[in-house]
Amino acid sequence: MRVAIIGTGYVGLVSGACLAHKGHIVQCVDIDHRKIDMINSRRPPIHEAGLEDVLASVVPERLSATADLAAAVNGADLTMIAVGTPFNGSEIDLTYIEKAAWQIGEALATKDEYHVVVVKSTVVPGTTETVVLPILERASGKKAGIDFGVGMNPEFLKEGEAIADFMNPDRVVIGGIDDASIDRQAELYSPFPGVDIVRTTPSTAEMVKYTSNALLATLISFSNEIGNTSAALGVDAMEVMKGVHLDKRFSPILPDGQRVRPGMLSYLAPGCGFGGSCFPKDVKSIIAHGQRLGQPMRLLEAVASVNADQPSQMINMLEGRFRELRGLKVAVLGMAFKPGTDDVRESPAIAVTRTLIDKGVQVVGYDPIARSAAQAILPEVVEFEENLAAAVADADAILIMTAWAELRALPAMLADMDTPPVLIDGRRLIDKSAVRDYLAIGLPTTREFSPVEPA
Ligand SMILES: NC(=O)c1ccc[n+]([C@@H]2O[C@H](COP(=O)([O-])OP(=O)(O)OC[C@H]3O[C@@H](n4cnc5c(N)ncnc54)[C@H](O)[C@@H]3O)[C@@H](O)[C@H]2O)c1
Ligand SMILES: O=c1ccn([C@@H]2O[C@H](COP(=O)(O)OP(=O)(O)O[C@H]3O[C@H](CO)[C@@H](O)[C@H](O)[C@H]3O)[C@@H](O)[C@H]2O)c(=O)[nH]1
Repeated sequence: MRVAIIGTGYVGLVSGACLAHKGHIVQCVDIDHRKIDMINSRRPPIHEAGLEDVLASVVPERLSATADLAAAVNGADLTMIAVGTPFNGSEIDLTYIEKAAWQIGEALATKDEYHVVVVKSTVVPGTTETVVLPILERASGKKAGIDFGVGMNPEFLKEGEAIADFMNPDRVVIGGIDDASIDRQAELYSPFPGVDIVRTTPSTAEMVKYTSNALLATLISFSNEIGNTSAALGVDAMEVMKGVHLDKRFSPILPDGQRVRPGMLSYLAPGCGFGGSCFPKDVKSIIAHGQRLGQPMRLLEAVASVNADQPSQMINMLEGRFRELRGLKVAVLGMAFKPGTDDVRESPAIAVTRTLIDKGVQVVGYDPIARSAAQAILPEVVEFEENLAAAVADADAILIMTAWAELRALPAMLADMDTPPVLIDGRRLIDKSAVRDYLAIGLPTTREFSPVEPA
C-alpha cells in the first residue's frame, strides 16, 4: 500500500520506517527540513534502538521524506496524521492536528481516488469525528464515508523500544467511521500476521489509548505512594511489591510452568516519578476532557498530583542526609525520562536538577545519550561529564534519576573510592546490599540489613 505519514517524530518516523520495512511504500512528511534531510540520508533524527538499520534497509526505495504534503497525499492510498498533541495548560492543543487535517483536505480536493485519512496521534475521544472529519470535508468539498474514509489507529509504542514494539505489537486498534475505512487500515496491518486486531469506532479507539496510558500511570503513582509509605513504615517497598506481584493475576503461570515475566515489577516498582511526552500530558488531557463532560476524574487527579510531588522525594532524602545543601557537589545520573532514549521531555531529572541549582548545589550531570538535549534546556551552571567515572569523582552525593544499565557499574566504582559519596537511587536499579551508603525511593532511611564490606 502507498502511505503518507504527516509528522516524522517518534511515532511518525518509527511507524513509517516499520511499515516500509514490512513492504509498504511510505512518504514521510514534515515541516522540519533538518529532519527531512536526515531521513533521506538514512540518519535518524532521534535516538531509537534499531532505527538506523531499518532506515538503511528502506531509504530511498520504500521510504522517503518530503515537505510537500499535497504531493505525498496525492500519491498515497492512506494518510496517517502523527503530529504532536501537547497539553496547553487547560486542554489538549489540537492546533497541529487541525492544520494537518486542513492541508490533507485541500490535497483531497483534487484527488479522484478513494482515500482514507487516519489519526494516529493521541487525541481525546470525539476528536477524529467531530474535529478532523469536518475539517477534511470543508477543506476538500467532499463527503466522508462516500468520497473518503476516516479512521483512528492509536499507537502504543514505548520510546527506547519503539521499533521492537511497532514490529511486535500487543494489539492493533483500528477505529473507523465505516467498514471501508476499517478494511483499508486492516490491509495496512496485514503484514503483521497473528496480531490481535480490535475493529471499533474512532471514539472507542481514542478512549482505548487514554485508558491504557491512564492505567499505566495509575499503577506507577500507586506504587510510588506505597513506596513512600513503606519507607516511612520501615519496610522495603520492593519486597512488598515482589510479594504482591507473585499473585498469579499479575504474573500468570504459562502452560509450561513458567511465570510470565518472572520477577519483573512492570509498572509496580517505586521510583522518582513518570515523565516523557505521553503519561503527563495524556493524564492531564483526559482529566480536562472529563471535566468538560461534567465527569471529574478524581483518581487521575490524584495520580497527577502524586507524580508532581514524587521527584521531591529525592531532594528530601538528600536533605535528610546533609544539614545544608548549599555548596554540595551532586552527580545527577540520567537526564532522559527513561533509558534508551535521548528524550528529556518532562523528565524528573530536569525538575530535580533545577531544584538543586535553586538550593545552591553544584550539579554535575551525566547521561550516555541525552546530554545535549539536557544541556539545551538546563541553565549553564550545570556541568556535564562525558563519562560516569568523571561525573561521580569528588561528588558528595549521587542521584540515580534514569535506569540506564551502565549505572549498574556504580557499586564496583564506589567500592574503589576512599570516601565514596552517598548513593540515592530513584529507580531501584542497584542492589541495596551492594553499596554501604545507599538510600532509595521506597526504602527506609534507617534500617536493619547486612551491608557487604567494601572490597
Ligand atoms: N512519543 C511516543 O512515544 C508516542 C507513543 C504513542 C503515541 N504518541 C502520540 O503520537 C503523537 C506524536 O508524538 P511524537 O512524540 O511522535 O511527536 P513529535 O513532537 O516527536 O513529532 C511531531 C512531528 O510533527 C511535525 N509536524 C507538526 N505539524 C506538521 C504539519 N502540519 N505537517 C507536517 N509535519 C508536522 C513536527 O515538525 C514534528 O516533527 C502525539 O499525539 C503523541 O501523544 C507518542
Ligand atoms: O515501573 C515503571 C515504569 C515506567 N516508569 C516511568 O514512566 C515513564 C514512561 O515510561 P514508559 O511507559 O516505559 O515509556 P513511554 O515511551 O512514555 O511509553 C508510554 O507512553 C506511550 C505514549 O503514549 C505509550 O505508547 C506507551 O504504551 C506507554 O508505555 C518514564 O518516565 C518511566 O521512567 C516508572 O516510573 N515506573
